[in-house]
Amino acid sequence: MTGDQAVLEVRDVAVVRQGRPLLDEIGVEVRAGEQWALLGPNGAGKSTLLALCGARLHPTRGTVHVLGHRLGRVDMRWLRTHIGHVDPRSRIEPYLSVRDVVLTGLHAAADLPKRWQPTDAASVTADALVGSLGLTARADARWEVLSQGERGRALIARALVTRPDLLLLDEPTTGLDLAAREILLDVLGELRVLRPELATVMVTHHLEELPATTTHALVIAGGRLLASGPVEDALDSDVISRAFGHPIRIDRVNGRWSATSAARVG
Ligand SMILES: Nc1ncnc2c1ncn2[C@@H]1O[C@H](COP(=O)(O)OP(=O)(O)OP(=O)(O)O)[C@@H](O)[C@H]1O
Repeated sequence: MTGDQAVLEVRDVAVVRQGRPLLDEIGVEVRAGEQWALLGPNGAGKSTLLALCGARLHPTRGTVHVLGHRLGRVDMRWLRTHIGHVDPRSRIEPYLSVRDVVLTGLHAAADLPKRWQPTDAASVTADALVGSLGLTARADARWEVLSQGERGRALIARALVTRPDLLLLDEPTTGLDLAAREILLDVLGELRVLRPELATVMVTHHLEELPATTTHALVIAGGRLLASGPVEDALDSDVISRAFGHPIRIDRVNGRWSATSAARVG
């Protein structure tokens, strides 16, 4: 990938299944250092779009370039090794320590290969990430005893261990209580300092879950684009009301968003 190339370039994309478009006429360009939010109601097509971005799916029509490589003309498995993916539903072997969970990111697997030993450089990277994610005191704790919040942070460290240029987050705050959610959002904000060139795309249904550092947003509903661009331009009450099919008022205080129903009761 060259310096001025987009990290992600989706052009006029459709994904069709059983004759039905799950996505249609979707376009977006994500550049290094941008933090995107991908918003929309249930069934909008967010996971389908994220699968395209993560080189896990080909478009039916249109073109997708990920890290400068066009899907369909590149080894998808190789490309995926350059993309970090945080999915709270990832399967992880319960007996692995936090440090080993992070190292599984090098193999994109639920477990470490038998008799495999990390290089010194890999160990140093994993320990540094464990520290950056605030998990040093839990580095030897087993996955099965971690809290949901600790798991969320371990999964981010795991996704970063290959030093990807693109990080995809699929509803990373799922199942977290308020404090754990806020800690995770702080961590995502700190990525701007830790890895300033890293581009991120985070799927969520909830505006409250957008880190204050979010730079851009893309809103879809029914597989179609409703808004896309810098977050201040893309998000407003009208767009969110149309996306979710309900009158909603959105507000922003200290960089964080909130949403409330604007429907009259009674
Ligand atoms: N392989 C498939 N074949 C047919 N339909 C599919 C397939 N995958 C997804 N769909 C449908 O496509 C639509 C979009 O699904 P997708 O999972 O991308 O939405 P989403 O925005 O991520 O939803 P949610 O917020 O509920 O996770 C849904 O109606 C879903 O049922």
